[in-house]
Amino acid sequence: MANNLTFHPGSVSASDRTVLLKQKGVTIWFTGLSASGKSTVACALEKILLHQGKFTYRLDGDNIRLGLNKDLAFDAISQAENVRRIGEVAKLFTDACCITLVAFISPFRVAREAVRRLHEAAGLGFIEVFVDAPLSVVEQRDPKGLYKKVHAGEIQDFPGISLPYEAPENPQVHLRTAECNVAESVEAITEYLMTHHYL
Ligand SMILES: Nc1ncnc2c1ncn2[C@@H]1O[C@H](COP(=O)(O)OS(=O)(=O)O)[C@@H](OP(=O)(O)O)[C@H]1O
Ligand SMILES: Nc1ncnc2c1ncn2[C@@H]1O[C@H](COP(=O)(O)OP(=O)(O)O)[C@@H](O)[C@H]1O
Repeated sequence: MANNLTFHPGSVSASDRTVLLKQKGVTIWFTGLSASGKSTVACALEKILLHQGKFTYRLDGDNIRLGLNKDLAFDAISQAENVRRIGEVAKLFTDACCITLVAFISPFRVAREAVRRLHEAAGLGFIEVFVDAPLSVVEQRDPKGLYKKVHAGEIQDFPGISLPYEAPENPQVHLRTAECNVAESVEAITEYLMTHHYL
């Protein structure tokens, strides 16, 4: 086999796959309050990576909450299960050498840390990106009118208001989206990826 690859019967190792596809997978996990900018930044990053010819895919509410996890509600137990399942899916994408962009509120530290351990146990990269904006700012943005509904009592179990949002203590990348624009946020992440040899 070319490229110094050693194929063992029955399976392809993660390192062989990385060499063949010329790309190391990594999960980039965006966490933050609703309207903090997770989807906006993840979409912008996805476009840049695709233009660089990278294999990337974004997991967010549209393709997970409406499909795989459509049986889940928003109470604390469901939000933790949501994150557990997304973590398993992200691990598979990343094992397949994808730069996997994951954008969910994911409010509980222990659930996010479990996903990190899941990746690390499999020798896979996991980058936590804290998309940080004060409650006063996200309530002002309110692009989907959700905060308005929360205050009107139409939505319960909302992280940051009626459920805790547990901010990361040691995120690999900390974006303050009330102070920096989308391009600056994307640059901070790509710089981290380059420094750590993912790009
Ligand atoms: N009660 C309640 N709590 C939280 N979120 C709610 C709720 N009701 C609806 N939504 C909408 O669902 C999106 C959050 O889903 P997530 O899967 O990201 O949340 S979580 O990780 O399970 O906490 C969230 O998306 P974003 O605003 O993009 O973060 C909301 O649009
Ligand atoms: N610096 C910024 N970074 C990201 N989004 C921003 C920024 N400034 C304003 N916004 C706006 O805030 C909103 C964030 O919404 P969204 O990306 O859907 O958040 P989330 O996915 O965290 O719920 C969008 O309307 C976006 O245009």
